[in-house]
Amino acid sequence: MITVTEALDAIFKLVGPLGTENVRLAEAAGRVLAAPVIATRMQPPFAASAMDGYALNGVEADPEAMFRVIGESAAGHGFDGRVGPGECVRIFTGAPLPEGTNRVIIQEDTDRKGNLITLARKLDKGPHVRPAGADFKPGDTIPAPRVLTPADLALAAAMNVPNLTVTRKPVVALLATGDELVMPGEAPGPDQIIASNSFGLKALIDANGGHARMLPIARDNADSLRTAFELATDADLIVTIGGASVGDHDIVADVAAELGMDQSFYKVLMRPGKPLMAGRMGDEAMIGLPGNPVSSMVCGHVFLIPALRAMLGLGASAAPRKTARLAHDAAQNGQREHYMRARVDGDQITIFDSQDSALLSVLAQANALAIRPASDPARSAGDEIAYLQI
Ligand SMILES: Nc1nc2c(c(=O)[nH]1)N[C@H]1C(S)=C(S)[C@@H](COP(=O)(O)OP(=O)(O)OC[C@H]3O[C@@H](n4cnc5c(N)ncnc54)[C@H](O)[C@@H]3O)O[C@H]1N2
Ligand code: MOO
Repeated sequence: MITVTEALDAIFKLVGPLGTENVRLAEAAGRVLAAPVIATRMQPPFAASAMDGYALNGVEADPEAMFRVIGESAAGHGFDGRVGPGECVRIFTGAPLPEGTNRVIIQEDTDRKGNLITLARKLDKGPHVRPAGADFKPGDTIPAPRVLTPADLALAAAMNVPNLTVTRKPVVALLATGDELVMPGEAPGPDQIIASNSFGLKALIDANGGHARMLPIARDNADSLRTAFELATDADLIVTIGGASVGDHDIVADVAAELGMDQSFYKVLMRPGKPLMAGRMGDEAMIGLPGNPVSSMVCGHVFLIPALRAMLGLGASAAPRKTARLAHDAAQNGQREHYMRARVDGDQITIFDSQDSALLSVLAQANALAIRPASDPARSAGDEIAYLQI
């Protein structure tokens, strides 16, 4: 059996950055920027007022000095003339500073009578002016690759770039297998359960930049599985769920091999998730997840999300690990790296007692997967251990 690191490296050999497409700003949130955004203008394009008040020449701004108001500069409607000694212009936030001015006195510090203002006895330092290009200049960039945040999109809009080049979303075909499965909302027979894994995995994939497509459930026979695989040929990645172990009905590996799957590995030294497999099927990468609900989700965090990030051009790296202090003693670990459902509060981590890989209710209470390395000795309360945030 290979280690988690070796398995992840093998998966990185199966996937690589996808092509790009252009999307409008309004559709770009959360997408991965593939080419830098380059500003085509300066912001602000002129020295602009940061306050509502009066624009004047700062050297004249003595306490209680008087000025004649000769016009107005509003956002979108500047003042055309020049401001001379003893003169000022009524100005509003965002408006261009008129020629001859370099300071704005906030209106609270003025007393206006007709066309005359008198400055207050105490004035703040000001100058309440945003210099031209203070935010960005032509040629300034938003670097790629990066996951586009709301702030990035506001900045790209201000830069007057209406379309962005992003990495195509990886299409992931989710193929659940098993005679026991029916879809949520259907009436299960006495020996049946509800297919749950595809829903958790779809959420995980979609939240991490992919587009998950759920295929019809394949039954535990070769014909049904073959038909389902054929529906997945347009995907970048096929993810099967279940049928991966050694039972008589676990036929995913056999059918995939018959369809030409070139297997990279089968079985990983981890818990849960041991019967994981991966390989290449034609143009597509294929990852076979174990059926136990928690095993499939743990493999989603440990392998699928990093694979998606690699396809999105965000680099080939393992899920980031954090550390916290154990809130209790923990027994020594076995020979497989163990990903244990846990709860992190502040800098403390509490590992749940029940770790059966069928228990989704325990996964739903967890916000972390505590990682116990293979053969890790017993640990004491207060020891630092690694975890994945989930
Ligand atoms: N003799 C051995 N038996 C098992 C071994 C082993 O090494 N030797 N490994 C165990 C481990 S570890 C795992 S994990 C499971 C993996 O089994 P499969 O990948 O073949 O999965 P299934 O048998 O199809 O299903 C297991 C379990 O999960 C339920 N399941 C499957 N798909 C779904 C789904 N989409 N939604 C909800 N639940 C699902 C299924 O009903 C089973 O209860 O094998 C162990 N056995
Ligand atoms: O490895 Mo299985 O995934 O322990 O439950």
